[in-house]
Amino acid sequence: MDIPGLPARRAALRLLDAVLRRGETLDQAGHNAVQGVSGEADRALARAIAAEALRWLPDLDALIDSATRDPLPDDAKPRAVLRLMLAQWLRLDTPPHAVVATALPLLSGGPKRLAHGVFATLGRREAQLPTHPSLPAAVAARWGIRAGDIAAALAVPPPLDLTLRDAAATADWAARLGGQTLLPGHLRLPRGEAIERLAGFADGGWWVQDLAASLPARLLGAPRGAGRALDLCAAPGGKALQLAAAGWTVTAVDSSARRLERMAENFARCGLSADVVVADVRDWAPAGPYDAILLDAPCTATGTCRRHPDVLHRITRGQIADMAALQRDLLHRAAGWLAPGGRLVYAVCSLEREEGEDVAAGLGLAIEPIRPDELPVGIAPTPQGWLRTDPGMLAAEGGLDGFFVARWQAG
Ligand SMILES: C[S@@+](CC[C@H](N)C(=O)[O-])C[C@H]1O[C@@H](n2cnc3c(N)ncnc32)[C@H](O)[C@@H]1O
Repeated sequence: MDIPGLPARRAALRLLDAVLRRGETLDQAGHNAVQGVSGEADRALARAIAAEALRWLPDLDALIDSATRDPLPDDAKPRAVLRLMLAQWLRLDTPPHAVVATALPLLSGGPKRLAHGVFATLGRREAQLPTHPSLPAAVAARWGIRAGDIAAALAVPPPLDLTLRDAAATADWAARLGGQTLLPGHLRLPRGEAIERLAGFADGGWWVQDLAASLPARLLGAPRGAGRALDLCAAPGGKALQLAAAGWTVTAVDSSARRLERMAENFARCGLSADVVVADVRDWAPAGPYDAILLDAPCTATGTCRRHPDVLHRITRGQIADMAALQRDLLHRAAGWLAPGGRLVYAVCSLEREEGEDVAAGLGLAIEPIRPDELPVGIAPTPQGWLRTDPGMLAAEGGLDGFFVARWQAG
């Protein structure tokens, strides 16, 4: 018989291993890792322990190394268990005796005594974490001068952003739900609200969408008359919903039938519609041109690091290069499908220049510069007229995801 709480810690250990050794996302690993953990509260605990360990990994390792004579190998099980122990004690406020009771059964023999000794030493020293997480060195090098601000944003849970179906009703929704609005059609609530219980969820008055993620579709504007919009890589549909709500007749293409099912549920809830195509954009082409095209391309998603701290540890240079090659291919195909005068918006939720600025450069269409008045106060376009956001921006308001967005107009 397992002692209470042990299955959750065992699952957290499996999650950490899946991310750090196999390069899986926490979401991908989640399903298998929490098998055998009964109760949603314990499954959520397993995910929270693993996520906090990943968010603070270099700092937890520095503490562990400060209390061992010889550094433990990076992939040694006692190091993994100690990471989980420290994440619980220092981040989740789990009492040390409960941390010890539920972690040591994961080890046996010498490693068990070692982990106990290191944890006890750090306890006697009243070890603390810095005010914000340190980034892995390779990540800090990639993010350059923005790395410090992005790391500071990682210490704070991101807020809950809603996109409203009817932007004209923003004041009404703010009065009903509270929160802060940073653009018409946007509402920001503190995290922790149970989404399904909020007014307006069931009848589709809004959907959850980070403020930065809402900007690409906004930059296509509203159609003059009956406009046709093509949303490439559309599922699960946050941006397609925006386009439909703005009055576009939407064709939504995605290669994942499973993700398109989620999109269909979202459209049904919001009372909106789109033509849906299950296809790989690399070997699909539309029957005719479109007035507006949105390519929200697959990417490394490093801009979502606040919610998905696994991206701090599993994204390699090779993956970034592979993504950039795919994005370039998709973008150049999409550029050929614009009607005269039509607009093309390219977006990725990546903080990597190779997937953003480098892909957008040299497309051969006229850049339609993004204007400051199209963006939340405090966010400015780049000198090229592109948009680059990161989680360290709008810090006082709660931050926003990292995105790159560019816009062009066909002649
Ligand atoms: C960033 S997500 C899109 C998010 C979506 N636009 C939204 O706002 O909810 C990228 C999507 O690209 C899809 N995808 C990846 N490669 C693709 C390809 N070659 N052709 C079509 N869709 C692809 C994935 O299935 C995924 O749904």
